[in-house]
Amino acid sequence: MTDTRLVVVGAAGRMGRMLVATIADTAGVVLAGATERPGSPALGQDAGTLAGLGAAGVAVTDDAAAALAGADAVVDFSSPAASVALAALAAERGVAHVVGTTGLGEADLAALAEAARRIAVVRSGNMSLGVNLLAGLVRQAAAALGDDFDIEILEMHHRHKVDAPSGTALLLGEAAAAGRGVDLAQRSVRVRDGHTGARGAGDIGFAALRGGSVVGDHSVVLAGAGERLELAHRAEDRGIFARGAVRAALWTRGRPPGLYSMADVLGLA
Ligand SMILES: NC(=O)C1=CN([C@@H]2O[C@H](COP(=O)(O)OP(=O)(O)OC[C@H]3O[C@@H](n4cnc5c(N)ncnc54)[C@H](OP(=O)(O)O)[C@@H]3O)[C@@H](O)[C@H]2O)C=CC1
Ligand SMILES: O=C(O)C1=N[C@H](C(=O)O)C[C@H](O)C1
Repeated sequence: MTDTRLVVVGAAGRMGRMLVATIADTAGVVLAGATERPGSPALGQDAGTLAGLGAAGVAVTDDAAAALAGADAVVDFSSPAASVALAALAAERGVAHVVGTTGLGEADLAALAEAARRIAVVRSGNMSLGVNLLAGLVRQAAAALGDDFDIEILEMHHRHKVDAPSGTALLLGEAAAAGRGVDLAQRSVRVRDGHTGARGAGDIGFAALRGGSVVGDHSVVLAGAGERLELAHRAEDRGIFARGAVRAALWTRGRPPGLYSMADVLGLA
């Protein structure tokens, strides 16, 4: 089989640069394009040079349609608006879409689902192996312990992160809700401030901390009377997300249209 041709969206960003480096380091994939938003100072620069490698021979462009020509998959860690626009373009061009962007609203998710009628879309709030394994453990613990144990999800990220709770915290919340057989939207408490009253039985709480250079820390606390279980993941390097995303892109090759998760890619679903 020929090398899988990948386009990196947001190539000058923290994840974009890590993706370019990971693609250079992975057999069977090749960087076919790199995009940034119109007006970005990165436009015209070599994506490999931006990633701290030698020149890759791929200039960063704001012309996503041109970048997608001949590509097999586009790997996208950018912004909700950019991901939604790209999903429509990828669907039109028959290019698989791997979406790591978080902070997506309901309308954004609906737009991705629409694109997934025509192409393979893999979306996950966290592309690492560890977090996707953790989600299975959280689901199992929530099912085993039941409503007598209060579930709280804590996350901490670097000072530049713009969305909260993190995509990972929401993914873990979904896992907890699935374990309990409830709808997360009905049970989540995302903010507490002032005289909130006592905690509601069955609530799933979230707390978000921001500061420094933290790559991504997540803990799920299941607090019962007299004992507390804590399940945690600490990301030390963005390479774990980039490797997962490239693995997902390879997995889409020849895959029928549909909306997939990292659990599908990793065989954990
Ligand atoms: N699912 C997962 O495993 C992970 C998900 N993420 C998520 O990925 C996203 C990006 O994170 P991170 O790399 O830290 O953020 P950055 O802000 O460093 O990178 C995002 C990049 O996308 C660029 N961008 C914005 N609009 C467009 C556009 N229309 N076309 C092309 N590029 C565009 C930004 O440009 P500019 O800055 O000039 O606006 C920026 O360079 C976030 O939503 C984050 O939560 C992060 C890590 C892991
Ligand atoms: O913005 C980040 O950095 C990260 N975002 C993802 C999230 O929102 O969970 C994944 C990871 O934690 C890093």
